[in-house]
Amino acid sequence: MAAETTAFDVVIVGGGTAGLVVASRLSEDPSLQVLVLEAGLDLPQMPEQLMQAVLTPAANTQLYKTPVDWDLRTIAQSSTLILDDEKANLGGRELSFPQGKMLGGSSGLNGLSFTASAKTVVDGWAELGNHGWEWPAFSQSLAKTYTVAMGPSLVTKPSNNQGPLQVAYADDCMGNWPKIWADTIESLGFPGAQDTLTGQAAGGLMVPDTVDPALGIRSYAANAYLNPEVRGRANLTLRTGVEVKKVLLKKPEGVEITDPTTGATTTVIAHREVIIAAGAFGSPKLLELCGIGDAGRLCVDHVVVDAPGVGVNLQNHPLITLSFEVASDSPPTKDAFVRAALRQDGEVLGGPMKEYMEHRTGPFASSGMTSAAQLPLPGLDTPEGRQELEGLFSTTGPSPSGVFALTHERFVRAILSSRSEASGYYTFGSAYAAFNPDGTSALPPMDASEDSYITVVLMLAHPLSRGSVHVVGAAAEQTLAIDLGYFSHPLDLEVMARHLQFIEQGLTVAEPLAKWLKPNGKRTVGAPEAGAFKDLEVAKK
Ligand SMILES: Cc1cc2nc3c(=O)[nH]c(=O)nc-3n(C[C@H](O)[C@H](O)[C@H](O)COP(=O)(O)OP(=O)(O)OC[C@H]3O[C@@H](n4cnc5c(N)ncnc54)[C@H](O)[C@@H]3O)c2cc1C
Repeated sequence: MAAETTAFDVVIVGGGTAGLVVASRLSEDPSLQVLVLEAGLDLPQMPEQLMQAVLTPAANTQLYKTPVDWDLRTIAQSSTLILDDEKANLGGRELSFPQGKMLGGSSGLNGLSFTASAKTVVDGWAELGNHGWEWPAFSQSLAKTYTVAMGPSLVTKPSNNQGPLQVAYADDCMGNWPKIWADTIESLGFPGAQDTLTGQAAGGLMVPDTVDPALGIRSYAANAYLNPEVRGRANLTLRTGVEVKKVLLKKPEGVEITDPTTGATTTVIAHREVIIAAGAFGSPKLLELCGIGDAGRLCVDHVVVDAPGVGVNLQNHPLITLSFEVASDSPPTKDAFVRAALRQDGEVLGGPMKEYMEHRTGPFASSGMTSAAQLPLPGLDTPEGRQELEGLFSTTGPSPSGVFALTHERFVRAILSSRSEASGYYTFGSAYAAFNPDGTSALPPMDASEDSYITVVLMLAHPLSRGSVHVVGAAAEQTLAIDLGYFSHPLDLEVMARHLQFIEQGLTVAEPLAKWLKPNGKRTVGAPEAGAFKDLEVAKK
């Protein structure tokens, strides 16, 4: 049977965050026929429960390991950094790695935090060779993406922003715990609660969610950039449930798709462009499957374009959580809500659910992460600390090869030695949160005591370590080998350990946070005992 052939001007592979922005903008031109091919499903095609989990802001972590998650996994993370402790360097663990598989991509399952990078970071991107990405141009483009639909007076200054993404500050973003956090950051000498969208430098942040407050639902690429007007365009075609495995590189260019139910093959010709927007893992995978990649890695007769950059320089922010039990007279935390949600306890959840349905407020209506801080490397504020860090900065790792890597390393080192720029990104939440060794979310302690906690999530803002993502194996059994390479640069571990030490030795002993923490209270299950991080070597493990 002859394969069917269809034709469009532009074929976009991947209907995720980037793919749908491009689809929406290109289809403004009625003379262009645009096709989006997405492996996952659109919201109305999902079972009701899954659809509700995508839309309900507090349910984001329930989406992991469901059909809307590619549910990726890294290879064993041993890394090249040699430490004489098997627990260091992730000890050979394989990490679970969620990625969105739906129309909307990862914007449909992410943590909903709407944060913009600091001005210095954006200018750093431009210096890496991305001319036109300097802060003035970036901030203008950023303003076109969102509308602040709800927020406190601190951040909802009148603006002309009419971008499609709806952004809202949670109703409790100025509540007891966010205020304690902001006041604590201020007592440490930084601004307490800056607006995250203004190019801010080091200090505390108020973080909005990508939520449409009128409906109380997640605002993401599939409902913001594909609003009913855009979906109704005659020149825009959306095909879901189609994973593209072959890009046709010889004329006529296009892609080949196979219907998963009938097995029928269709050739889609792209008169103008094929745009690959399949995400950080899906895009290099597809390129390598088509023979575009490092000739030394790909099977020789399969190489179509020798492009050594494909699949290398993979970078991600390693993160760690530390929870602290709070005093019995502290403001209420969200632990009771979190535990009730895990137990599906209708009695406890009834009130918040009623509030959510009637007013679109309460714990169901937000991600729960409203407060953050970006902080410089601890120690820079004292002469002794600076002296110690000078020695640290001479730490070298794998030699950066090429202009890009050299410029990037110079940029990261400049950030690390600056007292006004941040190397650690801290998120604060008033509930227990932790990870299992394989990177999946850990359950809070569900013992009879039902203690209450706050959690600080620490993320390395500017890792130097680099990993890779490559297709491996023979044709019939090809898999994706994801190596995040966390801590393969020794400076990353030093920086992360110092920030972790600061959480225990600086942040949580500063007022007013310190007074609300239970003396000798419980901490994250399995964490070293209180005071142990005084020893940096403990923090490194
Ligand atoms: C768990 C998690 C939490 C996050 N939290 C936040 C947060 O709170 N704030 C924030 O700003 N960012 C967050 N992010 C990051 C942010 O969501 C991503 O950076 C962004 O969505 C990436 O956009 P993208 O277009 O590159 O990829 P994606 O949005 O992932 O889109 C790629 C799309 O391509 C599709 N695809 C892949 N391969 C194929 C193929 N062969 N054929 C057809 N379709 C294909 C996928 O199904 C997917 O829909 C988070 C990410 C994750 C995974």
